[in-house]
Amino acid sequence: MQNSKPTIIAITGASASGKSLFSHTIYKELVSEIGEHGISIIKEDAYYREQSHLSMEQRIRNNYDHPDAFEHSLLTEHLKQLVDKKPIECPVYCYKTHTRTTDAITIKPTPIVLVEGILLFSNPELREQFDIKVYMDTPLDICLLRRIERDTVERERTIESIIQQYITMVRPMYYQHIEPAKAFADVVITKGGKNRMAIELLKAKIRQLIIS
Ligand SMILES: Nc1ncnc2c1ncn2[C@@H]1O[C@H](COP(=O)(O)OP(=O)(O)O)[C@@H](O)[C@H]1O
Ligand SMILES: Nc1ccn([C@@H]2O[C@H](COP(=O)(O)O)[C@@H](O)[C@H]2O)c(=O)n1
Repeated sequence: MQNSKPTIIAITGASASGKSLFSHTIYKELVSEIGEHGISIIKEDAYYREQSHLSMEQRIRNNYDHPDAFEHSLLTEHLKQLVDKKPIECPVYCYKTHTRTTDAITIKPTPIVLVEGILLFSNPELREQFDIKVYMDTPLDICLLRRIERDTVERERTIESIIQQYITMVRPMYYQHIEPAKAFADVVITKGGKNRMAIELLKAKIRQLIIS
């Protein structure tokens, strides 16, 4: 596969549907077989817009579940660079300050690139970059319970703020922009980020791509 075009695999679905767990499990298990030069992983969240010019009140009020919250043009550009076998400087996002940090992570081109995020299929030019499109179809009530657990612990949010954001933005944007994008998926995965059969099937496909 050394001389062929890298394969870009998108994993999308609702917030807390298990995208991150699913893609990191595949990454971790394959990186031990094929090494870091074989596979890389990118989060769409890293491409949330830079907001250091806004006050904290303005940042908190922002709708992070609308496609405009992301700099999809930069993510598209970066994926094209990786396909051209050039390294990228991936931004680093902070959920506490609601903006990018001053750091960046260098990601070298690899034959397999996993990309995970909620709105990967919302932008036609970005969508075109993906060779395999996966949708995590986890029931929304389960996503909400997992989001509450995760965001109170990992993102330092209060229950009140999670509920308010969920009712006003997360849920409506899911029905407007995320759920309809399931139609673009090649593969739809049930049972969330621990679906072992789905993990093994995708790993098998990736191994086949690597040796072909
Ligand atoms: N099948 C599952 N069973 C139990 N917990 C899960 C499962 N899938 C995901 N989780 C947990 O739910 C939370 C949200 O999952 P995550 O992968 O971060 O979702 P996403 O990346 O889609 O926002 C995490 O704490 C994760 O460990
Ligand atoms: N400053 C921010 C940025 C994003 N969010 C929420 O994150 C969700 C997307 O990330 P997942 O890991 O859950 O897929 C999205 O639903 C945003 O509401 C946020 O709360 N604050």
